[in-house]
Amino acid sequence: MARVFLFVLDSFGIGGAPDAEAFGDLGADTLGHIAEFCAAGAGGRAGLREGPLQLPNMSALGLIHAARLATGRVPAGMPLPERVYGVYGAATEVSRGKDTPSGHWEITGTPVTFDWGYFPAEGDAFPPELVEAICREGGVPGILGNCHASGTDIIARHGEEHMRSGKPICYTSSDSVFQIAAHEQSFGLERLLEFCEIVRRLVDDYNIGRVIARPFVGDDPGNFTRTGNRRDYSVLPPEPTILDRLKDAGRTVHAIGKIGDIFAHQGVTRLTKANGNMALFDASLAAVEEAEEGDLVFTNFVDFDMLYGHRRDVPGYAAALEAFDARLPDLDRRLRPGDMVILTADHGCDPTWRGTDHTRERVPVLMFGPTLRSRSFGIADSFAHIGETVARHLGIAPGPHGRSLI
Ligand SMILES: O=P(O)(O)O[C@H]1O[C@H](CO)[C@@H](O)[C@H]1O
Ligand SMILES: [Mn+2]
Ligand SMILES: [Mn+2]
Repeated sequence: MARVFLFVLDSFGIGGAPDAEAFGDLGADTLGHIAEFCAAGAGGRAGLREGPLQLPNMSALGLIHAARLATGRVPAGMPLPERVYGVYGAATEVSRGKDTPSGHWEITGTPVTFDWGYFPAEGDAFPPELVEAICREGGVPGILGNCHASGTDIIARHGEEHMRSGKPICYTSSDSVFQIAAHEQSFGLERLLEFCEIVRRLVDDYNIGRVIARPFVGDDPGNFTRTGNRRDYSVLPPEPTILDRLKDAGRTVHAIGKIGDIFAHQGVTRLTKANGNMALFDASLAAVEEAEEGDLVFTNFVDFDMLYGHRRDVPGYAAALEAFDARLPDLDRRLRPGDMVILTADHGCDPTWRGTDHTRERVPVLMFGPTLRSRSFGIADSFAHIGETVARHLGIAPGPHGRSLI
């Protein structure tokens, strides 16, 4: 028997997606551009970090080699290690969206081959009949926002009016999302979550992937802050994922962080929430102690994306990568024979790119464990192969969309 620890570094792309141009993302490269900025002295911030990007542990697991496979280039200032200890490669997404559910579902063996609904970037984002239904059924006097926006900008812009008027701040992005920001005290957290459930039902007709509650606190634009009480209301994955397949086989599926929400809780048997990458890492280490043979521990590290990628914060992203990398030896020490760790990502979010949206990129796939022999599998032509690698390692029947990489 064996155990698998599947860690998604949310948005940690490595460039090179063959279809990037169709997304307006030709040349986007989250790792490559962070490394380039750091090597050029533009990735530092006083008191946070300085100098070239240093990821010695992920490099030893094949990260730099995977990046070279993805783009043909070695990230600036990051030496290629002489020895690699992991099974490594890059993976190309086949799903039609570059959003979080598409990426995660494909990683678990289920690519998204249909088109999501999206709201337009020009003019009002939401159709008037939808706004009218939301106000009527949700009992609010109107909405603010009604546009594509960055979540932190829009609460700075509309937060005070929201607190005065009771109108929730509704916005979207190039993803298939309806996001709702509201103040935890003046609007109320419970009320926001109930409101999101109403909106979830109403946007089903528009084929929208997620409604996201974005609660915040503070009393003026200078100190409005989003809290860890974010909640995502996703539609169900289109087919059973490896989570369902493992659950059906009687295994425990530990979902840590956003994973439960991303899968609309399908196939999840144990849920752990934690706020921030380091707390998520702590929770994952606790699961290493608890998980039994045959189990999957599945963690999403959201800070890379939410706090640094979308905010286009290169020093922040670099520091978060370095902090994550520094925790890997502790994880490695706790592994048992037969354990396999997989580090990967769901899409890119290049912090040097125009706008604030995700970027279409390939992702790294770094696999390691006490009994895994080092080698490269090259470029996998779907994230679904990752899920089938998990299935094979845990000894469950193969699925239809991929094949094991080891
Ligand atoms: O700018 P914020 O609110 O972080 O929004 C981002 O978060 C959403 C979900 O990941 C993305 O679609 C993007 O719009
Ligand atoms: Mn994501
Ligand atoms: Mn995101």
